[in-house]
Amino acid sequence: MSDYDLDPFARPDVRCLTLTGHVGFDSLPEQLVNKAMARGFTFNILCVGETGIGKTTLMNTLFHTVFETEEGSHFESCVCLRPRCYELCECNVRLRLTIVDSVGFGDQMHKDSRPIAAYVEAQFERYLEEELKLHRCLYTYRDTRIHACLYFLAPTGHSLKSLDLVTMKMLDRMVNIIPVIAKADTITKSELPRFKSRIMAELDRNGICVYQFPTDDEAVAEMNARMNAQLPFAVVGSTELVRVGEQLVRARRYPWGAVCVDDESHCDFPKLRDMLICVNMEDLRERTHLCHYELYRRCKLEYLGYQCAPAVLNWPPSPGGGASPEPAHDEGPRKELLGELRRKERELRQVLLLRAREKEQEVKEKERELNLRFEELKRLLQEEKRKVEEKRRQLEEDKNAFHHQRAAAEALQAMQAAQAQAMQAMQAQAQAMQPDPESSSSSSVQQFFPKWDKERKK
Ligand SMILES: Nc1nc2c(ncn2[C@@H]2O[C@H](COP(=O)(O)OP(=O)(O)OP(=O)(O)O)[C@@H](O)[C@H]2O)c(=O)[nH]1
Repeated sequence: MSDYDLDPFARPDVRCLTLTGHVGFDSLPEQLVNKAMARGFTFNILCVGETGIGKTTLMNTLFHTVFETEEGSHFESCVCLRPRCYELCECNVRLRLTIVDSVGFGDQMHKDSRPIAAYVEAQFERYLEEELKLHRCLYTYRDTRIHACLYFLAPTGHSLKSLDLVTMKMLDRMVNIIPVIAKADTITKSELPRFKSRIMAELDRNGICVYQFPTDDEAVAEMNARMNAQLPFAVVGSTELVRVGEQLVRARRYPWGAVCVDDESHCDFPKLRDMLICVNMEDLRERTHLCHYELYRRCKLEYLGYQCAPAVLNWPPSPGGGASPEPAHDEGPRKELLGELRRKERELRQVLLLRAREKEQEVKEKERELNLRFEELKRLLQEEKRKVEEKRRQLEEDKNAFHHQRAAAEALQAMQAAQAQAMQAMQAQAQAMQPDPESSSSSSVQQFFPKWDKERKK
């Protein structure tokens, strides 16, 4: 990179003029700030560390809030990356924060760090896909690329685990790794410097590059350099408010005292917060885009067959070499590669189209089956309804017949009763009319049938 890349105004063909009055472009930074404020900012943190090492607590402590999360289990079937998105606002600055947790990592069963690398890569791939689209919407695109990876080291006081070394080695070209010693209140103050230097030496020996706070900006160079020398930060997390003297402070309480998380003499948490959020957040975002993503993009495009022609690499022409805007490069290979890319894109589209059609067909088939089933059920229901109706009608008829029979039986009974009563009355009357056997019969016979009586006596 030449000096002119860093400062194009230093080129000899650029003339410096003195203004004779106010123009107004000094408001450009303000315009930028206003625009950025309206748009909001995105920051994505990946937390890597074994279950229960204090990731959630540290995130809560860092952002002074309580993020709702699920507690991880030691018995997950695999390592999975769980992103959670939050909207935060501080003094009108909106921050879209994503915290990605590596659930199940480092447990007895899972010594595999590939899912973590795959997740980081997938976010780059997503961004690249958006960039390569004909109609891209990068302005509204939700960037999910990881800007900082907080790597939680167990406070063993010994050397690093091989899993940590392998994982960090795998990730160091993909993300900005910031190693932290978790639960630093469980390690003594005298042990800590030795532990820190052992960790850094091991990282160095294994060629692992962790994020270095930048020292090219004069305003923060000195502070960043000092902080680089104190890596990895030994942090303690807590959101519990404890009364220490006159003040309520965030601390972890013990029978012999309290560890105040915001006190630099107790732990490195304030240093981590300042370095990660207050001073270097923008650098982390920038480095992610300009270094890690750029590397991924280059490798991916090279893999797809896209290569820079040598003449393109020489562009822009060297200073003093004329102001010709036309680069002297051969367009042939570029066109060829572009053609190849377009061909691949077309193929991919075809595959996607086919898959979409297959899926559509499957959905239609399912819909048809469901409709058939529905019709069948409807038919069965109607059949059942008809049967019930038939039974109800039959029952109604039986009921009516029964009522008729009962009424007839009652009438018959009444008639019989009346007849019996009449019979009784007649018998009673007959008895009442009967005389005593001799006199009465003859007198009555004489009275009523004199002739016949005469005859009978003869
Ligand atoms: N001593 C000590 N304990 C801590 C510290 N930070 C968290 N803890 C405790 O460690 C336990 C686990 O903390 P979490 O923050 O849930 O750990 P994690 O890594 O998020 O765990 P998972 O979400 O289940 O994977 C809790 O009981 C915390 O109170 C710390 O700095 N020091």
